[in-house]
Amino acid sequence: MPPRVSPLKDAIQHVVSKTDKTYKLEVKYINAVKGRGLFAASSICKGEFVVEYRGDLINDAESQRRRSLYHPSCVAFMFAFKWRGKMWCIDASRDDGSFGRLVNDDHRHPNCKMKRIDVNGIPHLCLFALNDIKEGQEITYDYGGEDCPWRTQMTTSTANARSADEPHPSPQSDAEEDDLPGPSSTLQKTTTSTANARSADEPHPSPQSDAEEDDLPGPSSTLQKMTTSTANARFSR
Ligand SMILES: C[S@@+](CC[C@H](N)C(=O)[O-])C[C@H]1O[C@@H](n2cnc3c(N)ncnc32)[C@H](O)[C@@H]1O
Repeated sequence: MPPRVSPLKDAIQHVVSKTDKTYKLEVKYINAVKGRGLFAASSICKGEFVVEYRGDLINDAESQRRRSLYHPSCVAFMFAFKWRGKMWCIDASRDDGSFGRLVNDDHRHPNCKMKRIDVNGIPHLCLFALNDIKEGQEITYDYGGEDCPWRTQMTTSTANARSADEPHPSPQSDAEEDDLPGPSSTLQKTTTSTANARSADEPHPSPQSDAEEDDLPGPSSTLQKMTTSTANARFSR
């Protein structure tokens, strides 16, 4: 078992090392509709960092270019989000063996939530557990938006199987959230309240305000910083 660290530090460590929690997550084939999914191989605690949605960080222009070229099955892996007033995208269409790209949508009872954390000025999308997750449970989050085709299909084919009074996910405050286009051109939710964190081996980075964050150089000039061991992270909730 790795040492217990805060969820944010845990996320930063996995972001920087580009690793997944292979000791507590496993990929399983579900069915022909859903394809594969990510499952808890051991219990996960509420609040815990689960997995990063890893892929290429690209700007909006490049995202549009790729969308026009890609097959829809690849577009489904493009997660668009707003950062520093502009649209960006994590393109996870290439199967690099990472786990985050395999997490499926559940808008009714998601057990994880996508949050943006900035590490050395670079945004990363990470899933954190909304509640305790038992061994064997599928890891899910709410992709957001209204147009996920499988939701419509479920509504028409299995609506009667679900009770009319089934609870909806708790309303999420617009004030605290960006509703962002995500995989499958649906709106994807990340969260935006902030906390500052530092990795164990870094002295004491000064807190960053939104204004300061907007003044930072863009990804093309700061991506190389990701190779350093220090992390100055903003935590979006
Ligand atoms: C980011 S991928 C998730 C991994 C995917 N299941 C796979 O095997 O590659 C998103 C795609 O998974 C499928 N998917 C995700 N959530 C689903 C759900 N709740 N029901 C059916 N299909 C789902 C859809 O095909 C969607 O375009």
